[in-house]
Amino acid sequence: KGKKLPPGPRGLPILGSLHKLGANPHRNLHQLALKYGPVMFLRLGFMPTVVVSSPQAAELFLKTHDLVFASRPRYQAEKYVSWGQRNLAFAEYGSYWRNMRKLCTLELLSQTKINSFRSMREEELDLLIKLLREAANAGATVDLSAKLSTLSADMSCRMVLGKKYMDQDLDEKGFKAVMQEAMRLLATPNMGDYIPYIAALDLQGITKRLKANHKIFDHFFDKIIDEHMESDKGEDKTKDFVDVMLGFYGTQESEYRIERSNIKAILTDMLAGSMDTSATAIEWTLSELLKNPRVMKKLQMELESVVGMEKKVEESDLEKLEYLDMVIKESLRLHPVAPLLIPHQSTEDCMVGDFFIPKKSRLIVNAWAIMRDPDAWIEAEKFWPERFEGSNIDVRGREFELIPFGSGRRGCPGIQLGLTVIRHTVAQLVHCFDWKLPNDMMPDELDMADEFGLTMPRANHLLAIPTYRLSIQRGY
Ligand code: HEM
Repeated sequence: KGKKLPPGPRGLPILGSLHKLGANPHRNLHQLALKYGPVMFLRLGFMPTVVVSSPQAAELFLKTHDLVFASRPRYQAEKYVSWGQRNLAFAEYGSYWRNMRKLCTLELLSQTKINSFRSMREEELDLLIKLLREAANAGATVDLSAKLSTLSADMSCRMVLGKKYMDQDLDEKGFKAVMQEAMRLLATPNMGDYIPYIAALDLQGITKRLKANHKIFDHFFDKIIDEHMESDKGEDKTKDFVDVMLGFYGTQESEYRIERSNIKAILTDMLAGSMDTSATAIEWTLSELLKNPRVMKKLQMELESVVGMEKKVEESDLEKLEYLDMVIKESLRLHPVAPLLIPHQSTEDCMVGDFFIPKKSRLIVNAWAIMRDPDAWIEAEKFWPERFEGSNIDVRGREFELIPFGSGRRGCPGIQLGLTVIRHTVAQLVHCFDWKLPNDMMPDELDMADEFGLTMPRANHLLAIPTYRLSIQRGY
């Protein structure tokens, strides 16, 4: 009594407001927020849910009350994708999550560790440039979306597992198909998560398919772990993530013993965290550059003056490329890889401003809506990197109008790695090639439809024709 919930739609019996979410939940929730406000309360099935849609509201939940909202809701899928909540991304807030987060931040995603994979990343990027040069010589159209997805998968596999995995390497369906199936299953809303009474019936067959997918991965990771245990570790070999995690095998990380299942769960986090995210961000940045030739030209001029036409871009050049930084910020603003972040959950009853938020409420932060909020951004829908000129706003979650990596305790721990890969790949592709759209398509005709999922890539692949533009004679 006297405790006021935030405003929101009443919803139907049992379903609540689930029926209001279609193929584009970020847009559906934004529409509802326009009616009910930036802090909105609704039921999704039986799950009490708060949806936050303005920078000020995001700050209240992700900074002022961060500790209360730092947990994650339970999912039917967790038994299979996170070996029973042993990963980081879905773990409940508590000492296990804290220990694993510390381990990942210090041992896997530190600046030193990221730097140790620099030459590997350069090798993979060089392979892509070589392929694109061949296409340029032949005047061929390139499926950039597909190429970027392969680049990102290859970089991730080498960093996490120690080598690239080809299609025949995981089950007869192939590595990418099995991985994509896992991502698709995770992205499909499972009614059992919202209406627990029907979970056991598995009406959509999702749990059954997850189980089958899990079996393949479990076997695959066992094989990789065995191979790593048997292999001879030369002192000068760069340790991949399996090597690092095996260093903790059987040890007590504070009160937790690191077993195979913990290692498999963390490896899954690292693969899922690094594969599609960077590829999606690069795909969108290149799309915006193709749509905005003025910005493309200005970025090429920056590269020409900082790097020069006789050299390819090195990772060490990146910090000097200020316009590149603005271009990528602007692209992440308009096309967040994770438009609703990952849902959080509250651990206790809490008053946020005047509103009462009950314990175990889900928190959805609509980063997509926040980063297009017309009260926070001038001409919010326009791709205009110059808006960041002379501003301190960065993407690390300190300013709540720009939160593509989230913010606070649950903010992305892979931000440095993600940004390095995005910056270097965009810079190299734009420095080495001029790009045009196929079939004499004009820049403003390029469609920018997105497809909501675990990440939010383009709905249609980005196709473009490269022309080589550097004056390096050999190598590139
Ligand atoms: C373009 C690149 C990336 C973007 C845009 C991105 C974005 C995000 C977002 C929005 C979240 C959720 C934050 C929240 O719930 O509040 C997240 C969490 C996470 N990300 Fe990333 N990410 C990227 C790259 C990476 C990379 C390279 C890795 C690791 C190799 C990674 C690993 C993770 C993990 C483990 C979590 C869960 C953290 C936790 O629950 O404590 N991400 N990321």
